[in-house]
Amino acid sequence: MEEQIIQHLPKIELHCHLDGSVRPHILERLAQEQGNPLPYSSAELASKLTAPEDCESLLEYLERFDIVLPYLQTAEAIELISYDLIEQVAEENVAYIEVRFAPLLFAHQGLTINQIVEAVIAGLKRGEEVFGVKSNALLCGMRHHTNSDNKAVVEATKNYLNNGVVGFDIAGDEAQFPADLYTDLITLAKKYAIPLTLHAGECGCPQNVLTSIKLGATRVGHGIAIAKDDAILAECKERGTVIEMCPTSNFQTKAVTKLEDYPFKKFMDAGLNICINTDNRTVSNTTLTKEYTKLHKWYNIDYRCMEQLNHNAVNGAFISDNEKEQLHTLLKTAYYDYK
Ligand SMILES: O=c1[nH]cnc2c1ncn2[C@@H]1O[C@H](CO)[C@@H](O)[C@H]1O
Ligand SMILES: [Zn+2]
Repeated sequence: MEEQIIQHLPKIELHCHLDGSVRPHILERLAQEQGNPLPYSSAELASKLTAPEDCESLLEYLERFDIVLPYLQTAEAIELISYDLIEQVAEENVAYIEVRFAPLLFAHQGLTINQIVEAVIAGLKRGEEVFGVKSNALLCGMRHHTNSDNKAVVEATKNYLNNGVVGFDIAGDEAQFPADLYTDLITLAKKYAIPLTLHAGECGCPQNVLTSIKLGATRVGHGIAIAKDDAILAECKERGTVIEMCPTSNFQTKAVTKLEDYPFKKFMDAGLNICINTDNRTVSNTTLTKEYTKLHKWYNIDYRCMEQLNHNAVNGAFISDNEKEQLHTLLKTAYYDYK
């Protein structure tokens, strides 16, 4: 199967970080406009923004975000990277994407959460007008932030719910900050009927997945550690939890180290609702096309399987039944004869 054909298949993405998907040339443009030169040449920049293959941990992977964040502190910059992300995904025929970001990481120079959220929504909307890709935003609390800061993000999610924002996530270093530290925060989000997708099971601990789904997450980011615990895997299956797998990222962060340990097949065979995502297009140097191409090489998955993975993503999306129906129909009618 050709990568070019995979590129043309309609796709849905539920797990993509805005700040991890800033293209190097866009960052250079921001640096120039803001009069704040980057410490790297154009030739060096892409590799500095990408996590290395021999990255040791999620924590090391997350260090890549330090380069880009200083340039994302104005509404104009935030609007531009949001628009540019839609341009990127349009190139590979993504029909719907949920874009996540932590507003407080863009608030270091005085922007309010509302200004930040509105800048993202404006960029996504402009992207939809130009490229026709539908999208919504997810707001992330950060594990290392204070409870009151994270509460402010939950409140913002509530205020913008179904007006450009459709859910809440908690991101950051899972190894140091397990899920049960956030029980009150997640309970508050549940009280507001906010849909939840939480990073969990990325750092080897299946218990974080169990805690997250028991607190009300209908989706989990990564979830790789479920492979180690049959009871928790069964619980996810029973609940129909959507597992947002991000293959390239999962190897970089050392969620897995060997291909034979990657649980894609195991999760498929167990009937889990898995879907495929990039996590971070720049930091992981990837696209959905590359992720599906990898899965095709590793497991020989065919177009029908890819279509199913995209239907799973639609089922997990935080959108109305009517919108889901339209996306299911799009996927079904886009049958692509690749033989
Ligand atoms: O795979 C991941 N696991 C946990 N946190 C992540 C991952 N990728 C990105 N972020 C974190 O989420 C923040 C908001 O977008 C990013 O700044 C990064 O710190
Ligand atoms: Zn992520």
